[in-house]
Amino acid sequence: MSVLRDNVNLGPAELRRQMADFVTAAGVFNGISAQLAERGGFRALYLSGSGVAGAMGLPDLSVTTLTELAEECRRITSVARSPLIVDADTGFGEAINVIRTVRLLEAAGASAIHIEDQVMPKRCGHLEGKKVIGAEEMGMKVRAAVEARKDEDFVIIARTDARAVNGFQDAVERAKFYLDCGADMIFIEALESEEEFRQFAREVDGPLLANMTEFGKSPLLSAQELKSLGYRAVIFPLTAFRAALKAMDSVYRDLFRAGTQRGFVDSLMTRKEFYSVIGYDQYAEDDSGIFREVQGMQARRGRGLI
Ligand SMILES: C[C@](O)(C(=O)O)[C@H](CC(=O)O)C(=O)O
Ligand SMILES: [Mg+2]
Repeated sequence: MSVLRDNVNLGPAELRRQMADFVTAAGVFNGISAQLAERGGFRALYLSGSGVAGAMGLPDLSVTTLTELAEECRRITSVARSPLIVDADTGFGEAINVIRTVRLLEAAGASAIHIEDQVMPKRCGHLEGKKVIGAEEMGMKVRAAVEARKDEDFVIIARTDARAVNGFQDAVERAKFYLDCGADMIFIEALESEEEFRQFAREVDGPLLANMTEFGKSPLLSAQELKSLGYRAVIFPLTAFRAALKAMDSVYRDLFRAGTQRGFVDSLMTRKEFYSVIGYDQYAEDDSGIFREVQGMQARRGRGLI
């Protein structure tokens, strides 16, 4: 194993391969969380917009920039092999802006993006008070995204937030229209019951993605359940993020209170384990491999061989 040789993101072709069956994507928010998700068994990753903002201590209200998102995307895809689905919110503007959004995220190693039909500033799809743009305006964004991708395998996911705003039927109509406009997959946001998930899959004939975020409007269905309802993908956007927040919250409190970590060292990931997650030894091996190569070159030059 070499980081230099083997740590290559598999990209859109691998995501398409998984999409033919079912994609189970773990929500991640930086490089180390992506590596931990892969260690846990995941072979597809999801870069949550709320996670990106949250990790910066910011709300999920369109306050983070495309540059920041692309940077995070690049950081993840350069240390993880699994294809990454990226939450591009509203596409960072109108159709014309979506073109640049797709170019930058594709160049940053994303395998898919989703753009949504909310009015800016967008909010979490499971909160009250959302507004949606017209279907036609969103159709233009979808079309722009499709036209802008370089790799045909790059997956364009259209998200509709219309269920909570205009009702179930409008969400169905929009999904069909976004598929007509060229979307490869529909992200149906904030359905409210298992029955709605079933009904939506019956009415919309195309690849569907379900969002299993916690503390929202949707029931927490399993990957297996969603697959049997006819879905092609599931994301668990913030599960690990929320777990990390809870763990950090308690560790800071305990540490501050006790003034030492002696009482809970056993609950920490060891140096050895952490190094194994990030492939520390492989970096060191690559480095000494390069050193040996250069030493060899120098020796050959010394002997007049080169
Ligand atoms: C999927 C989502 O877009 C995200 O940014 O992760 C959020 C998740 C959340 O806020 O719970 C959303 O559903 O809007
Ligand atoms: Mg989001």
